[in-house]
Amino acid sequence: MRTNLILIGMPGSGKSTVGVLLAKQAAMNFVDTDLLIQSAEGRTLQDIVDHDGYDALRHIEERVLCQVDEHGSVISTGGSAVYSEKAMAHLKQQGIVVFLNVSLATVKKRIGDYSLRGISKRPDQTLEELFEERYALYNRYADMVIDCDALTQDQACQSVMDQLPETVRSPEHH
Ligand SMILES: Nc1ncnc2c1ncn2[C@@H]1O[C@H](COP(=O)(O)OP(=O)(O)O)[C@@H](O)[C@H]1O
Ligand SMILES: O=C(O)C1=C[C@@H](OP(=O)(O)O)[C@@H](O)[C@H](O)C1
Ligand SMILES: [Mg+2]
Repeated sequence: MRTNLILIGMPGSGKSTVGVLLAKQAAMNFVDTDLLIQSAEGRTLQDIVDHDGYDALRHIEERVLCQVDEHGSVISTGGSAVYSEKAMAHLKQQGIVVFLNVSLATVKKRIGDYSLRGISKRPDQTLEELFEERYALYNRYADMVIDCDALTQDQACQSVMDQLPETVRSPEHH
């Protein structure tokens, strides 16, 4: 049964903050896979990227995502989760995937200096190129797309709530 709600999208799209609001409102648990990675590794994401590179983070992320075994939880992923087909197939079995869609301008506004945010980006890639590549991947895995550019966090939360399928909304299924 797909009882979880899995949030995907660019860094700054609101996965972590809107995820908490959703969990509160829907009486679900909350898991942020970035925090699972950090506790599995005993170091920050920024540390992983700085010392081992963007590719190491993607491998660790794939391993951690494939170990997720949740029921009735909001699961906020990191922006790079969609690089693993295996991890996304695993997550999709467990829940409804919601793409929080924001424009590149909004990403830039919200994340500030991305070099300080541990983004898993090839060094030769511009943020524009990364955005294009990711946009296709987020759409590929999404069961639901929420356009968040003009929404506050509360409105984004409400918009997801309004469109949630019964399997996720009904606590008796969890
Ligand atoms: N709808 C929104 N409107 C304004 N600011 C937002 C919105 N959603 C998120 N933010 C802000 O953007 C930043 C990144 O949000 P976060 O939830 O950490 O995104 P993600 O987990 O997708 O990277 C935070 O400072 C957050 O408060
Ligand atoms: O998009 C990315 O490459 C990343 C996004 C981060 O999570 P958020 O999307 O929650 O910021 C985190 O997983 C890591 O620093 C890599
Ligand atoms: Mg986050």
